[in-house]
Amino acid sequence: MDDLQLNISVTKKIKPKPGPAKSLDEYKFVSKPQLTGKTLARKRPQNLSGKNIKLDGPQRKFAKLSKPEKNTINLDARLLDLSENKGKYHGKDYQEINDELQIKQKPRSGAWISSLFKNNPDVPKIGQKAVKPLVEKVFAGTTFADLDIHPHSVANLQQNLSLKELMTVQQKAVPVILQGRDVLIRSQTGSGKTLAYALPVIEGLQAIRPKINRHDGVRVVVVVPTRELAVQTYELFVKLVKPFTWLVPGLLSGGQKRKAEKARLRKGLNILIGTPGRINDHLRHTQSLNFAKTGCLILDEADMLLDMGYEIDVAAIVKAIEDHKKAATYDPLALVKQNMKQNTEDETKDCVSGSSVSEEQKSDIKHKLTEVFLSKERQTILLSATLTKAVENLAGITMVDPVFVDTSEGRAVVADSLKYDHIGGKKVSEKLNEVPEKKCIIEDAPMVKEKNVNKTEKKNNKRGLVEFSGLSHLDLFDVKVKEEIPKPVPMANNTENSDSDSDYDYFKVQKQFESKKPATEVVEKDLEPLVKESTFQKAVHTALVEDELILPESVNQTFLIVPMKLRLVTLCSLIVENCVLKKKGGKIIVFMATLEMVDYHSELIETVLTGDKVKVKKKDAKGKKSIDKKRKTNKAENEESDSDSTESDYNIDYEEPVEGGLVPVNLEMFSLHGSMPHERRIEVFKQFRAARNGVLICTDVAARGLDVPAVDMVLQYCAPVSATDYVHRVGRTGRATQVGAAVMFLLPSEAEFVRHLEQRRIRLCQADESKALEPLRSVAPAAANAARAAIAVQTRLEHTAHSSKEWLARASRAYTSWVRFYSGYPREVREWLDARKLHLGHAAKAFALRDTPAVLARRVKNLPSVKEKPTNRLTVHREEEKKRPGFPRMKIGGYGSNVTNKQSSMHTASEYDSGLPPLERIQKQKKRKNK
Ligand SMILES: Nc1ncnc2c1ncn2[C@@H]1O[C@H](COP(=O)(O)OP(=O)(O)OP(=O)(O)O)[C@@H](O)[C@H]1O
Repeated sequence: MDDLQLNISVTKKIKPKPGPAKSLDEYKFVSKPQLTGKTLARKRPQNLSGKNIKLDGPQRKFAKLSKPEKNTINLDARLLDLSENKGKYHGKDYQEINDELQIKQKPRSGAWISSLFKNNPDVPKIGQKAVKPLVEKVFAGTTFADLDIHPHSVANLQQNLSLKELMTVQQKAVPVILQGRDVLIRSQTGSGKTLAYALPVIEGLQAIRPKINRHDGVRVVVVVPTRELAVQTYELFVKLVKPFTWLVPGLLSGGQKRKAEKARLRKGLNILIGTPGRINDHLRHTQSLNFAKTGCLILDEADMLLDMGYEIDVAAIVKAIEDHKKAATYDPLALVKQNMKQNTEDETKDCVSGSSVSEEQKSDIKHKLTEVFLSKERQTILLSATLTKAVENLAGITMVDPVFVDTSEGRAVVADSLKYDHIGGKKVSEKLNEVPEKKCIIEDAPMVKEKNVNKTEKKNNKRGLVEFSGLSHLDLFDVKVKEEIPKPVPMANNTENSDSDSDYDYFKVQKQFESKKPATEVVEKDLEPLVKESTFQKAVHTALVEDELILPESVNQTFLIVPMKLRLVTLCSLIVENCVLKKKGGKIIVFMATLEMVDYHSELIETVLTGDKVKVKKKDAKGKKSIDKKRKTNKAENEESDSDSTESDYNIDYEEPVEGGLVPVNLEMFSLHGSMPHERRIEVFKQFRAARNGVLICTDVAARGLDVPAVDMVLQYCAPVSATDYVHRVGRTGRATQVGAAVMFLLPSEAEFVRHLEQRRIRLCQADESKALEPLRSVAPAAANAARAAIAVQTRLEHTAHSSKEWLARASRAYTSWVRFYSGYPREVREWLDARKLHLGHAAKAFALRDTPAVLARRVKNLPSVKEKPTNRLTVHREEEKKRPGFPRMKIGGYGSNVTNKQSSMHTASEYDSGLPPLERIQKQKKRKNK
């Protein structure tokens, strides 16, 4: 490949003839049509002679890159020359070869050397381990008519949503939710979880008589982690309530005008869907928001809600519901009565629970859920495709007698916390895998403590629970067998730090503990008394301990090992292959690490591939002023360094971008990240959802819950921060059994990251990197092979990135943000994603930059800060707490975890900034230390 280090920028006629027509078909990978200015970055002195050469003929938009004219010295000819004269150049260094070519081929222009294929590390071949992925049966084989729901709902689903057959999670979860039970649901991505909770909740609400109206207060609260997911969920509720016009859903998703939202709340709504920060914000500022009548709390993507640092907001919402309900139940007369007359236990129970369901009403009620809505109780539903210890803790704290619904094959369970079992025999998982699914009636195990029985009975009575038919692993155990006892994982009130790092360590240790357990220990355990655990606890523990992840079977998962310098062109190649060369077009989601990367790459690729000039915001003109101002004030401190770096970095002449795009079709590019203005964010999401083809470049803000139809491919340009994130990213394709593809880019140094995923039962195979650049030949037909086409495309990308100060600033920012992000990967993946193994010079190439890392870092340092305040995180800030002393203070880490954990900081990093604390803060810290 080394023979491909070429000067490729001279591609023009020897004798330019006047007249516009002739240049039309000219091969478009030309150097700048006109050189202006003094120097180019890395331009060599002997190339300056060509600086006044002009190209004739108009530039063409979406120029067809057909074969060049015969009398032109084109890239191809020059490459050919080089390959034919390989021997001649043997022993000469790269610079000499280039010089010779420059001299030989006149006229010369400002040229630089593309070293795209030089010094790249070898691509390792990673053998595939025999991993048997965990699978899930998506469709249940029964219909919505089989559920005990209103016929209007069934008809509505069929007519307006074209849904007839039930998905497995819906089949299992709907009956349990209709019973008013608290439920923890784990099911793979795209398996219909939203409908699984929305349908029964509406069923429960519509049955309330007399009919409720919008002024009746918030009956259901749905909390989701992102605005897009909030909008999507709200839209589904709007569709589902069509037959029941008296039910009003409402959206509070942040980023919108608070005034409008306040007005909406004042007008009244029954189903509130929102992001935790914004709901909490209204709890503090909007009097009309009251949860006194809230009978159902749903936390979708529960693990992410806790991971993202929304934990305090979630805790505040739970507390607000409890407080509002308590306040509404407060009845001094009843209390006096209770104290004075010592009411019977039943009366007391009625008073405390505040049940307001009359006997007459009860007889009409079909589902227990409706009764819950009429009482002072609350149902809690937690959902996610992935479980964490923090979710288990949350379940322990917020739920009463919960049921666990897990739909993965081999262990599909509906595990009831009201049912107890001894832990005995083999590991729970082994048992579950051994025995096929079967229907069962759950019965209490005989050795349940007296106290537990009473509690269970009480709760049963309270809610009038009936046994539900479903699947449980309870009956898979022979309770009399007394064998090895897995170390129980504590449930509620766990004070352990639940951040992802500690979770991981915890599980790792636990796994090691189990695998290394000596035989003698088992014997010893035999002597211990039987430990009792509810089937719920057992099932959740099993799921957590085994720590395996489920992905849709319909997704073909591959990874592509790409040397750093080739990453950008390989990305372009995949986009061309999937969105341009396919007749039908295609839809791709590309995940990147930081918002700077998202902005820069989407604009760069759009400009180069489609020829649509993206107006890069001229922040830097303004910024320079602010730098100057700053410089004046800090003159004494920074005089020398500032002036040096800024001047030298900006004293270059920018290259004129080449007009016209490389692809003839209209390729739509979209970008999405957490710092975009709300309207734009929602608009992008809706546009991409409606688009037939296009590329969405985004941060992990789009990784959760988003349901975009017909996404052909998910491309992870930057490796995810955890295996869980991998699952959610991939889950954007292959939804509801659709076929999809997932590709993950890895550097040669990152290759072993695959092993980490395999440990979690994720099976990926290696894609052939030698063919990855092939599609680029279609946009550069004059190139003799894929590598040459790649060089040409890279040149074009670099031209654009160096075409103005704004472009260069963006590119440099994106680069540094990525470097910072990379060094912040969490501990559990740092072994494979190690910043010390990065070649920062090669990385610059992947950002179409030509400067050294030191120059780039200096440039970014002198750029004005563009750090925008996060717009979608109206979380409970400590300052706000101080300002509003009346509001109940939530203890940070109230659910047994530290809010500012590594995982959350990574999420925040990828969303809102570059991943490192602002420079000022570091300087302050240093100063403090020095003092
Ligand atoms: N019974 C059904 N039959 C066919 N399609 C369905 C059914 N139920 C839901 N869907 C569709 O499946 C897709 C995925 O649903 P949904 O977004 O609820 O999945 P999810 O499990 O919440 O995914 P994630 O974990 O990614 O949030 C949606 O497009 C939805 O319309």
